[in-house]
Amino acid sequence: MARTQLTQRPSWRFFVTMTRAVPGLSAVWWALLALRSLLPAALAVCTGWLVGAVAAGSDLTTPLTAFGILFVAAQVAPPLHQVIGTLLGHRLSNELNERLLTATLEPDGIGHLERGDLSNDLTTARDFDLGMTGPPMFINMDFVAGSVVLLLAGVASALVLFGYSWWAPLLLLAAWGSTHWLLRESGVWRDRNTDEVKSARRHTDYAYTLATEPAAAKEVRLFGFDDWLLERFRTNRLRLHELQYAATRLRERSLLGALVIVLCANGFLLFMIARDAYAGALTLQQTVTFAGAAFGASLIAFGGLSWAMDVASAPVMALEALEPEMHAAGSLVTPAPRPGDRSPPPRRGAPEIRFEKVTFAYPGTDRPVLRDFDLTIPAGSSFAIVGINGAGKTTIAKLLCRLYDPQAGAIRIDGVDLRELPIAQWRSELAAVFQDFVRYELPLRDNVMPLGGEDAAASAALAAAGADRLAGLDTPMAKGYPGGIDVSGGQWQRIALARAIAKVEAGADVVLLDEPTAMLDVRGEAEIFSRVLDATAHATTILISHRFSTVRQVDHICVVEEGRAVEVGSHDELVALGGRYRTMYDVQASRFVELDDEGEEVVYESL
Ligand SMILES: Nc1ncnc2c1ncn2[C@@H]1O[C@H](COP(=O)(O)OP(=O)(O)OP(=O)(O)O)[C@@H](O)[C@H]1O
Repeated sequence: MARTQLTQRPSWRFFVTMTRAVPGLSAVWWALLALRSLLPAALAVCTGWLVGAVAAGSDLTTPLTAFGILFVAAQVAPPLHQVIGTLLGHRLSNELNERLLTATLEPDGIGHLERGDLSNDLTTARDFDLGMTGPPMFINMDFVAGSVVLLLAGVASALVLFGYSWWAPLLLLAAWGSTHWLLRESGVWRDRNTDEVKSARRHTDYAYTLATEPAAAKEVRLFGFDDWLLERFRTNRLRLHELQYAATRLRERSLLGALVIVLCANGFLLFMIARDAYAGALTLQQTVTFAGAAFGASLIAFGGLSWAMDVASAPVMALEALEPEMHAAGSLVTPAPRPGDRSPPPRRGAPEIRFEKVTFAYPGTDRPVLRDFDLTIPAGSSFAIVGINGAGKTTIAKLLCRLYDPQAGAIRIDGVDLRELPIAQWRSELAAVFQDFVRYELPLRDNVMPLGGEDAAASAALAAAGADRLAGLDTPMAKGYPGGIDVSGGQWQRIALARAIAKVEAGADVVLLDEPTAMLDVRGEAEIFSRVLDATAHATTILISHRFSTVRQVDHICVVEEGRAVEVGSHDELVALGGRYRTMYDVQASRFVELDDEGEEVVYESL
């Protein structure tokens, strides 16, 4: 029981993680730590030896040499230890960062990145090296080393006193140990994870990020958020300081109690040593050695160990809590094969996609977004899904990408349950443009073909998306890089479309487009979408859109309402039906006016 608790303690977990992660460097670090810890006790013994030799008039060569060696070691070991600790800190940070990346990237699903209860540990494990809540790891290694050395050096000095009597080391260990324990209460911010602290930290970080990131710069100025942000940052930061101060300020009572205990213990021991020296029971050498050892034992006093260990072990503990939780929350369950099951045959060509009584609620919620959702998307067709905001359209796309699995029902690809298809293979067959597609800070070529490919293919995909004259393929797509540029929202959307088209050309036969033209101008939109349809003609294409000028171009349309498919048919069929689709279409199809390149009004009668 006691053993289990010890091995679960943050300091234990920290040292085990460090030693496992960087064994060679850790061994050198531990060796130097042991050397530094023994030095004060060794110096006390050596000083006694030297003084004894002087008093006895004997040859001083050996004790002086020993003293010299210890002296040099005492000068050299700390800076060397600091250098090794810095290297070790950097390597350990890398290791922890890599473990976090693995924990976030390893699960096939994305549920683990949306769990609110994991966000606190995630922040600790991700941001520990930024210096917001304590020194970065490479600096903290020096605090850890220093405070462990003090503690062990004190213990080693106390052990020298066994040469005097059995009770002396025990007395000093108990006295300084209790001081350590009493004062520890003042130095460590134990309740740093209360709701109030978490909330103040989150508000502080949010205000800080909002004020310093370009994305929010326009709105912050337009809505006059600047003073509000500053105030919010100041107030919450101040609250954090107050909470930290209250938790870690020196406790007068503890201090007084500690002083009384160590004064009594040391006074008694030194009195006994002096008495024995007068009585001739101790030689001069012994007296000097034991008095030196008694002073050395004082190193056990507070020394900041708890604080240093608390900061150093926080990311390790957060990571160890996260790893299993993220794995469980993000993993997708592939059903165990039943007896007689054969692995699905390799698929070829654009598939039929069928949703069969699919019911799905997001993890941590009990409201199903899709309820007994049935839909068949014919092989090689173009298919649009429409519906009001929040109807569940993007959720259908996420399920199709297998970012989540439904709680009931199944999605069948050419009749095979999606959960039975090898996930990497399925995703390689899918080309998608999401509503919140990523703008990679990479050259244009990598934005179109992140996994590489022929320049000609990238250029052809850009041309198909109407983005061939944007920039050279080598141009970095972010202003922060030499020669880098940024482009408009609509131009970015064309690049994202080019990425999907390039994947189709490379063999993907399912295309998923979630609001792919929302940022394009009206004429650009219609033109680009028909080009995309041409480029993806052999694939099963699923379009999610609120733009009926785009939607009407596809073969089949489904209206989703409250998680169910309420109307399915072609544009003409649904208009003739006069139901939900017709209503939405009519609202959008009323006349609207746009200015052309010369500033002339162009009136559109219908979409
Ligand atoms: N990660 C999530 N966790 C919990 N609920 C979510 C999550 N994502 C979406 N929802 C909820 O699921 C419902 C459907 O969302 P979804 O994004 O599928 O709608 P949508 O039809 O695509 O809407 P829009 O037209 O606005 O894009 C909404 O009520 C939304 O609040």
